[in-house]
Amino acid sequence: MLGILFIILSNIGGVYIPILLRNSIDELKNNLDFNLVIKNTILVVVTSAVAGVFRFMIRQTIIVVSREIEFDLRQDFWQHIQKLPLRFFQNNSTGNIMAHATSDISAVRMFVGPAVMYSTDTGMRFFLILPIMLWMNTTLTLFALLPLPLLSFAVYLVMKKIHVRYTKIQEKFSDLTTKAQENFSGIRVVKSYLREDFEISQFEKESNEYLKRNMDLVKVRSLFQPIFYLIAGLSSIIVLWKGGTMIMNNQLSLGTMFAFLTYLLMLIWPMIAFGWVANMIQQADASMKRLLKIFNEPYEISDSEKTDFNIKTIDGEIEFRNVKFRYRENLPLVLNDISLKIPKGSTVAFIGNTGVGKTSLINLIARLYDVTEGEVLIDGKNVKSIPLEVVRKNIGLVPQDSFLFSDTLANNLMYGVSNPSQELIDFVSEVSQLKKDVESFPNGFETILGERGITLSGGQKQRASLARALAINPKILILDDSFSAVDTHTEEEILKRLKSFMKDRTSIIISHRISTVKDCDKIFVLENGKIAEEGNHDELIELNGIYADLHNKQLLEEELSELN
Ligand SMILES: Nc1ncnc2c1ncn2[C@@H]1O[C@H](COP(=O)(O)OP(=O)(O)OP(=O)(O)O)[C@@H](O)[C@H]1O
Repeated sequence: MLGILFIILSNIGGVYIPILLRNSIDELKNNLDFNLVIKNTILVVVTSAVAGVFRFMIRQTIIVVSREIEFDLRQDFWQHIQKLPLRFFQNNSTGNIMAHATSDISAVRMFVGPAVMYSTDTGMRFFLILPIMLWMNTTLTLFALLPLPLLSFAVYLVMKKIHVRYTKIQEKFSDLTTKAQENFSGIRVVKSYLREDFEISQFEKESNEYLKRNMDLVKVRSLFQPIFYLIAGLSSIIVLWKGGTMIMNNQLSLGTMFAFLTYLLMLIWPMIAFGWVANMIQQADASMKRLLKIFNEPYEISDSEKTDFNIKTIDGEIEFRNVKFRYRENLPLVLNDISLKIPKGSTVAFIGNTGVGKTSLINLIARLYDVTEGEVLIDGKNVKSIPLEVVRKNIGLVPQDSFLFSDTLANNLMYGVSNPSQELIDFVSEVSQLKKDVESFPNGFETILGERGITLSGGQKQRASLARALAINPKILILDDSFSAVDTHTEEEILKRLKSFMKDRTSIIISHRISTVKDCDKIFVLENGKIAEEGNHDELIELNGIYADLHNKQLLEEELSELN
């Protein structure tokens, strides 16, 4: 509001200057007095200075606010993104999300800042200049404004074209960022398969298309300025011709003609800005629509009216009741009628062929996904009725592909902990058998991992990931094939230590190795989305089914490797 007030004030000053010039010229024509020259010069300078100060204030208000709005929008976007379900990230590429977070937010900022500023300025100038011109000479004003309808039509046509082309550019920009991001993540595959040249040509293809789409926009955009200058030029010619004739016929003073031409000059920039602003509005509109699509994405998995906020913690008993689950409506069921019970404090395992649904099953406990049918219960209560924060705070999930941030090892281990301590770091790295490795790191626990530091081996990553889960002191620990990159000896050591740590807590282990799961209280064998066998190791061997078969195969493999 202040900015708009400053626009009005600065325009009042600016618009007054040609009136001063007109008066000076007309006065000086009749009476060439030096004092009059000085007086008018001072008046023009002072008016310009005042208008200039207000112009400075306009930027200090409107542009500053637009930056603050941009900040808010970016924060809102980030907060929203953080709460979106896993499903969203699996259906949208990182590049696409990045494009929204950068260029779309900038385009919206251009609207709330420069576009608001220039459109108000332009409107205000027209609003002030037009009555003055009409008051000075109605006929000449009407002649000067004759080309205006042409202008509106041209703007309308060009704006429509810009909108379509800009949307296409943004879409391609998303593709381009996705391509780059995927390439960086998969650089090891690219290099080992010697696909650099292929990747270069693929990127060139995308990049060329992006260039082409930009060129299409440039073509339309470059039409803008010539059109505006042409129309402005037309107006000036009309004023010169008509005004000149009127002066010759003594119907107009030289000062008024001069003021008219100055006003026309003052209107040229707003007219150009008008086109520019129209352009910005179109781009912001396209960008805001893209952003709104993300803002309207539902949280899906969040607390609801069913949530009982009196629940502050969990004990760790888990039950699946007739659970069916599919990833999307048109996809087949991954889990089909699963019913099972995991008593508090027990250690159970899930085993089965790859792709059988083990990860999908455990993801339902921490509500990374919600069931399609049936219910998952913790302590006898539907998991949906327990506050999401309580559920996740008490579940230590060690995912299949361990991920560590580019930060110190200590910060990575303490990621889920609100008050970290060296004792805790020592303790969890002892249990997860990471301590020995840390001794060889350049700065111990303060060693930076990732981009700016060292890269851990697969097994070290898995153990760091386990230590991070243990640090939150979970009631339920879920290990999703977490020892696949750890040798069997270290694995045994970890399991031994975990046993005392996990006393009274519930542990769920997913593994392909019989040696990992054989000591569990209960083992569930999954097949075709159902539980095919369940029992402890001895019972399952006795059953002589899938588990026993797997056991025999792995025994045979072991014997063969010993022979070798
Ligand atoms: N986000 C997803 N969207 C669609 N389908 C998925 C998704 N994640 C997994 N699937 C499919 O669900 C099935 C079960 O996958 P899941 O990861 O649960 O298997 P798994 O038993 O843990 O396998 P593995 O032992 O190889 O880790 C697979 O057929 C897989 O293709």
